[in-house]
Amino acid sequence: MSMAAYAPAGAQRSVAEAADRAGSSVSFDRVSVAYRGFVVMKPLTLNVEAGEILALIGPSGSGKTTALRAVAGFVRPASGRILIGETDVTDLPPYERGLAMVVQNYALFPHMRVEQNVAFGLHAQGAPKNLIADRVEDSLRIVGMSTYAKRYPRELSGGQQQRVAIARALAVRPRVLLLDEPLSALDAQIRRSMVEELAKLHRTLPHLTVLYVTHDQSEALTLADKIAIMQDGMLNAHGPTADLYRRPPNRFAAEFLGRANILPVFVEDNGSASGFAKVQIGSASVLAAASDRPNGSKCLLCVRPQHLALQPEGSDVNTITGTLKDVHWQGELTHLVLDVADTPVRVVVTRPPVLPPAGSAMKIHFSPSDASLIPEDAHV
Ligand SMILES: Nc1ncnc2c1ncn2[C@@H]1O[C@H](COP(=O)(O)OP(=O)(O)OP(=O)(O)O)[C@@H](O)[C@H]1O
Repeated sequence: MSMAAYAPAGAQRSVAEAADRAGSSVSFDRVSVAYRGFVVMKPLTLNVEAGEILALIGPSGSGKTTALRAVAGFVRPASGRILIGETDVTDLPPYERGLAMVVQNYALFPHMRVEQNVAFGLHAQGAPKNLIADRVEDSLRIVGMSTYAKRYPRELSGGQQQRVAIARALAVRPRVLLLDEPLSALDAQIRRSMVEELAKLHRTLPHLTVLYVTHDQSEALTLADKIAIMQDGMLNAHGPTADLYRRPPNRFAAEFLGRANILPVFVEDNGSASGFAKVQIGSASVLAAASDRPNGSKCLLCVRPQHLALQPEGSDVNTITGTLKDVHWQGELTHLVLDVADTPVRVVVTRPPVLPPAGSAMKIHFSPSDASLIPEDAHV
């Protein structure tokens, strides 16, 4: 099934009338899922606020789609409850949950014109003709497809078909929109522009709660208010997008959200008094964001490649020294790989100066607020 939640004709608790936006939060309360007795999602507790875009990210098989299917009502939790707004929907069928779902392969009805596709769910609900016409027009306008109303899906590009699939989902006025890798069948360039369009769409519909499953961290970073990272059927990390990116709680989260330099350090002072921790990397002492790592312990310092900069001559503020190993020019960006106390460190710069030969010592620095301390082990 490509899109969930078309209420059958006559369904009284109609999806389309679920206009109480305060009721569009989604709560997982210790929800676990098992397939044939095998637990694939361990008890998950997670709240998605009304109007929020939550990206669920994680490696293949980590349980992202399972979490979404549990909300949609396609899979019954082995334990726990799911709430949409104040309503416990755990035992409700999909069409009574007030949501719509869009998956990767659009799955428009090939024999129907765009406008008929978009109207499909409303017809199924037995909505009056004039309401259907208004909703179809409105939904197609929101996704920028008004001029394609009379076309058949085969006459549209992949990106256009996916926009129609989204319009079809929006036409039933869901409280919650579930998107399962909606862009992954599209090529990279269209994907980038569709991500921006989805962000725009959410600005048009700020009350719509969106759960967005992707394995693409850049889509998640661009779109989501908050990110939940799944690992092996468990929630590894959850938080506001920028916070999670700048201050990941563990190595897995740090590396899943983008490139990260992870350096073993010794905590001289965790900064509980000053706000900045003081740590030792090799023989250098540098500052990072304060942390609850105990003084005298070992841990890891995490800093993104673009937050490292080449130290200007004569300055020594928050500096570490490394040996230049490699330079990779990538057009817009240049990646420098250094060895710092036996750990490879990547520095990304837009305009590299004239660089010394490989093997030369180079000084790099970072702002303490761009560096965080994380535990040595992989989990929180
Ligand atoms: N219908 C099913 N029957 C049995 N096992 C299933 C079923 N659907 C999923 N699984 C298993 O549940 C686990 C989680 O799958 P899920 O599809 O939620 O992962 P995912 O994070 O969405 O992965 P992907 O990014 O590859 O889509 C996997 O180990 C998968 O093999």
